[in-house]
Amino acid sequence: MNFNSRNHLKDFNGLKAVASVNYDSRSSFLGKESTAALQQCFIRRAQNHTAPNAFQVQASFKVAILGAAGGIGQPLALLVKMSPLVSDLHLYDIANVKGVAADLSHCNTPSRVRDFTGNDELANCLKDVDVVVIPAGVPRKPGMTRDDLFNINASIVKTLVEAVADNCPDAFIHIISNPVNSTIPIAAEVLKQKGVYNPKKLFGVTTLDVVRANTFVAQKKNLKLIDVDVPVIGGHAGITILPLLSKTKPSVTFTDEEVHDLTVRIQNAGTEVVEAKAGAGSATLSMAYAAARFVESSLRALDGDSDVYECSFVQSELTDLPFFASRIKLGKQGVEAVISSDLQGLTEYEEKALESLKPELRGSIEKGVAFANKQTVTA
Ligand SMILES: NC(=O)c1ccc[n+]([C@@H]2O[C@H](COP(=O)([O-])OP(=O)(O)OC[C@H]3O[C@@H](n4cnc5c(N)ncnc54)[C@H](O)[C@@H]3O)[C@@H](O)[C@H]2O)c1
Ligand SMILES: O=C(O)C[C@H](O)C(=O)O
Repeated sequence: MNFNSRNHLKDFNGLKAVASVNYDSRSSFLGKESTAALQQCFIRRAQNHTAPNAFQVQASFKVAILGAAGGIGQPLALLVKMSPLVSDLHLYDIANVKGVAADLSHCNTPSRVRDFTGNDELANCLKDVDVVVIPAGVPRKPGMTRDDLFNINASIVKTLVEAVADNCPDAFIHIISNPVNSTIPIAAEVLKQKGVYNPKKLFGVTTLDVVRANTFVAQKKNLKLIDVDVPVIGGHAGITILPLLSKTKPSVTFTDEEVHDLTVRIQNAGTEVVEAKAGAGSATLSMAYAAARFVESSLRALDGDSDVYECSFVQSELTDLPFFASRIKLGKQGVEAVISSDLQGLTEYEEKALESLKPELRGSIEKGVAFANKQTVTA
């Protein structure tokens, strides 16, 4: 299939044909369109940077970033500011967000940037927002697990999701804050308590695992990076991150040793960055890139694109676990379908790894659920 237009970019500076990439089967590719659309967007901007009104395109969605002054929040805000689909970009943080917004607002891209800080302004930040992205929280230092962040980040996520429930219950909610395996169940419980839980609109952001898998596989097998797509399932911590290398597109064969080495590298990639940063935090730039891709995919789905696929940690019936990361089809109402075919015909290695990850993932999910409900009882 030759795919050569995106609705929202059709009128972009009079140019058509944004992602002119050849697809044998678009449905078998994950995120390729978003990546291509974003890349083309940047190319267009670069080509037209002298024309002040070059980027007046359909821009109608409101995006809020909670934790916008942080290591992820700032580059993510910049990337979202580049999106032709965004009309309003709301930046919220408990500190230093005014300067970030002032700085960003000078970019001559269509969206209006506003800053919000403190509890009093959170409601205004969230009003009428279509997509809320939450990277608020503390990052790991060397020697820590993501679960070690639970005590601080669980409360942060709970408070922020309560505000989302009160002010924009219909928004897509993207949660980046770790431990994702627990913060998504916390968010689900909070939304249930508020009577506004829509499982189709709550997403744990696992896009970085896919981005890493694609990069490492392309490097290892000397493939053109833009073509590579590896679904990553399970959760977002250690062995719960399970790349399905047997489902790599384009089809490629791996030795047992390659499968093992790549799987372990993808599972430990977050730790690789934490150690390299030596106490200065965890992945921020690659995470911002991955989160921007997930935002762009969500906006395309909201805009009516009927062919948007990403991996995400969502409520799921794919396994016996209540939440599970897998490929999903995104639509205007959120998760339109959970793609079950990826779990069929797994290799023995993948089957074993899938069974091994379940106890840890179940424990993290239950920990989140218990936290949200305990807080309610004692509140
Ligand atoms: N899902 C993933 O793949 C992934 C990848 C990388 C990092 N993370 C996680 O993302 C989180 C943020 O990482 P970072 O590097 O940006 O950290 P950071 O410390 O640089 O930034 C966090 C920001 O959150 C803000 N914040 C704290 N409490 C807040 C509150 N109640 N309301 C609003 N803002 C608040 C802080 O002021 C800060 O600006 C961490 O938990 C990290 O583990 C997840
Ligand atoms: O590793 C971390 O703590 C941050 C994030 O979850 C990552 O995968 O990079």
